[in-house]
Amino acid sequence: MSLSPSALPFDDIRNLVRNMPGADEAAVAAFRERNAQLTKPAGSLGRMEEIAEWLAAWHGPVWPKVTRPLVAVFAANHGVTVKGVSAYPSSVTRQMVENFAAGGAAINQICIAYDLGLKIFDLALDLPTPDITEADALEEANCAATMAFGMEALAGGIDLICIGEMGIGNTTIAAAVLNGLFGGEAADWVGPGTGVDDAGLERKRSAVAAAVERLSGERDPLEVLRRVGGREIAAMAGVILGARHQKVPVIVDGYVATAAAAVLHAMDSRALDHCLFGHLSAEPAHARALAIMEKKPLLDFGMRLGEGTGAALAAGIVKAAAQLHSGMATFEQAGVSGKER
Ligand SMILES: Cc1cc2ncn([C@H]3O[C@H](COP(=O)(O)O)[C@@H](O)[C@H]3O)c2cc1C
Ligand SMILES: O=C(O)c1cccnc1
Repeated sequence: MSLSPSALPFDDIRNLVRNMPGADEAAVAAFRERNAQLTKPAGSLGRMEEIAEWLAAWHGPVWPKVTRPLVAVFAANHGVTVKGVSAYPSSVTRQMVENFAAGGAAINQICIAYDLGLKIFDLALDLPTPDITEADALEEANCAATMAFGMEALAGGIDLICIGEMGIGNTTIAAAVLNGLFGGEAADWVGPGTGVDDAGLERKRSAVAAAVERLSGERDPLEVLRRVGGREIAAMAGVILGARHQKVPVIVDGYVATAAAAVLHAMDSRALDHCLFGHLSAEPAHARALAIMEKKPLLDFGMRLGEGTGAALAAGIVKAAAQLHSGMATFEQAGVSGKER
């Protein structure tokens, strides 16, 4: 993507959305032909077969393979935390980034268990974006540049990417973005996040209502992102869009990552066809967002952490789906008799 100084930066993003490649139909046809010959009753691997077909559709080769999976975690800070919207202080964002580097966080363990790469992107943690109840989070050029920066996560031949985040206060940011994009009341979109009490929940509701009020009905998805979003949400939206162009299948994590995906969905409902939603977060409004976008999450384990943990767990299943399809013998190869009636 070129960010020429004369063009409006959001125009570059809009062009990328307008020119999204579709699924690889030839790869899907080849996938189906081979899948029909594998040593199992037709359809007996259920959703695993759908997942393998999805991989074939979005990264092309006849036999879906996952050789370089990555979890990308985008970290940012948010001025809205002054409104008391999180159970934890903002300083935890940086402390957790250090914990990721030291290998002590939850996401590190899932990456070890499933052999996934992990990269952490620190998005100006010293410069929290302004409190969205009072001012826009980002300037247009900055928002577009952060989206472009997110695409950096795809460097180095990654062939499956899990999208995660770390940012104290960002369930409030995600709620504001989703409320701005999809409407409804602030209360429809707020939940406990890290575990706020009832008074904290009320502060979150007021903050989201005030932020959305400031939008004065603006529904342009990139404007919603810029005005009531944050850096990690912008970077996650950018990497999801970049992945589409680079033919890298995406696994989206929970509520916060879904808010980033929703920005693209609101621009074009086909924009998430290369994405799988790893899990249903226990954050209550995640189900609402997924229902609006007609997406069916893979796992439902009552998790509500973020960091890409739900996406990374799902990546283990996706890796297994790819291995099943590429590794199984055909009836002919194995000398197993086919169906009689
Ligand atoms: C120790 C710790 C580790 C985390 N890892 C992810 N989050 C998650 O919680 C935050 C969002 O919740 P809220 O909007 O309530 O602040 C994000 O950083 C998210 O990634 C964490 C939160 C904490 C406290
Ligand atoms: O589902 C999520 O993304 C989530 C839920 C709670 C806290 N942080 C993230």
